[in-house]
Amino acid sequence: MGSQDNNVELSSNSFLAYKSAKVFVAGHRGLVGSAIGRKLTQLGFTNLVLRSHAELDLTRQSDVEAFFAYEKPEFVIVAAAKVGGIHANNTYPADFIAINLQIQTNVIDSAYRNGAKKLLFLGSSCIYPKFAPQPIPEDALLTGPLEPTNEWYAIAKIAGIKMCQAYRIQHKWDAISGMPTNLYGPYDNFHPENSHVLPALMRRFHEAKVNGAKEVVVWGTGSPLREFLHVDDLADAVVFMMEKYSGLEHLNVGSGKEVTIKELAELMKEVVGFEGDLVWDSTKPDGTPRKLMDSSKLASLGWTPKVSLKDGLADTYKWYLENVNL
Ligand SMILES: NC(=O)C1=CN([C@@H]2O[C@H](COP(=O)(O)OP(=O)(O)OC[C@H]3O[C@@H](n4cnc5c(N)ncnc54)[C@H](OP(=O)(O)O)[C@@H]3O)[C@@H](O)[C@H]2O)C=CC1
Ligand SMILES: C[C@H]1O[C@H](OP(=O)(O)OP(=O)(O)OC[C@H]2O[C@@H](n3cnc4c(=O)[nH]c(N)nc43)[C@H](O)[C@@H]2O)[C@@H](O)[C@@H](O)C1=O
Repeated sequence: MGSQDNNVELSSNSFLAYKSAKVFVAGHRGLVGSAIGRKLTQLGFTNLVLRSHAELDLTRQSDVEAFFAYEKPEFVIVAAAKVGGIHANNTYPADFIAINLQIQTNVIDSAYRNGAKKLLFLGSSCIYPKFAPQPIPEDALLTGPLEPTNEWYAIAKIAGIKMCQAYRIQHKWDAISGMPTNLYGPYDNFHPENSHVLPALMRRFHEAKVNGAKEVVVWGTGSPLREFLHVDDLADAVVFMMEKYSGLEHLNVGSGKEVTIKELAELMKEVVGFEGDLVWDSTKPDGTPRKLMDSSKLASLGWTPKVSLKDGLADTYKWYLENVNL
């Protein structure tokens, strides 16, 4: 990785050796931030700095500056963002571009100005061109047009990667980026329209089972392929990158396994125990046809995922029954 040459002198900060360090996990109540919080707590980190959205709105520059000046976190993980599935991305393009640019710009700049040792920014596999080569290598970035349903969010995420790179180059500051594939797990967003496919189907199948419905509507044609990763695997990868990676280039984080939406729906039906039929609503968009990432760079550093989709779905449904469907 030629780009690493630029950063050799930046890789001296151990993360795991310093469990009393102040670590700011932005977005700690969300799917990803909560998993990172659980992982860091399990590992023995004792000084997590956390603020809910109500306590600190990360789109407000002066509030973010005041927070960083006061807390001066040593490590920063950016898991706060405006996030949603295909419908939300398509319906609220202004929110997806503006809120994400604001949050990430404020957090990255303030972290740098207030002496953080290292920052990890999270993007998403939607940064790649709609028709990127499969599996998608990191260097496919900016080689073609984006998927229209999420280009606004993707542009913000690409700006986040580039901002980390620019601060590395100009300020010799250890900012890195990870690009996760589609995620799922505890504390996901189960909204009927604005969520991602996996929590949306879990809720829809569950409600259909409980209500004795004969059929469940699933969006699109069922043919798109998606790669899913359990959020606990992502949290493990985040800690791994904080410890082991200090490079200019963003790193893909995936499971390496893809399923069609039809296969996902069939698996969900089985896990939830719904016995009716699936009906496909082809008026809804399919989005990108396929986005399997090439995560071999992260694998070559020594990280591998552990949770299978079937086990992950069963665990998440158990969590849903205990926590959401009260
Ligand atoms: N979910 C997925 O499939 C994927 C997620 N990612 C990335 O992972 C990161 C986290 O996503 P995920 O956990 O799924 O999202 P969630 O929506 O579950 O969590 C996002 C968190 O950010 C907080 N937040 C949003 N806006 C603000 C704000 N203005 N000020 C302060 N906090 C705010 C939210 O708080 P509140 O809810 O109170 O607004 C929430 O706690 C994002 O960068 C996303 O791009 C990447 C690939 C896939
Ligand atoms: C993580 C990723 O997430 C988004 O991209 P996406 O992968 O297209 O997201 P999705 O989970 O919403 O849909 C996946 C597929 O599933 C189909 N589908 C069927 N039935 C439902 C359904 O009920 N809800 C949803 N949401 N989708 C459904 C849907 O039609 C599509 O074919 C972007 O926000 C992007 O920005 C991003 O980063």
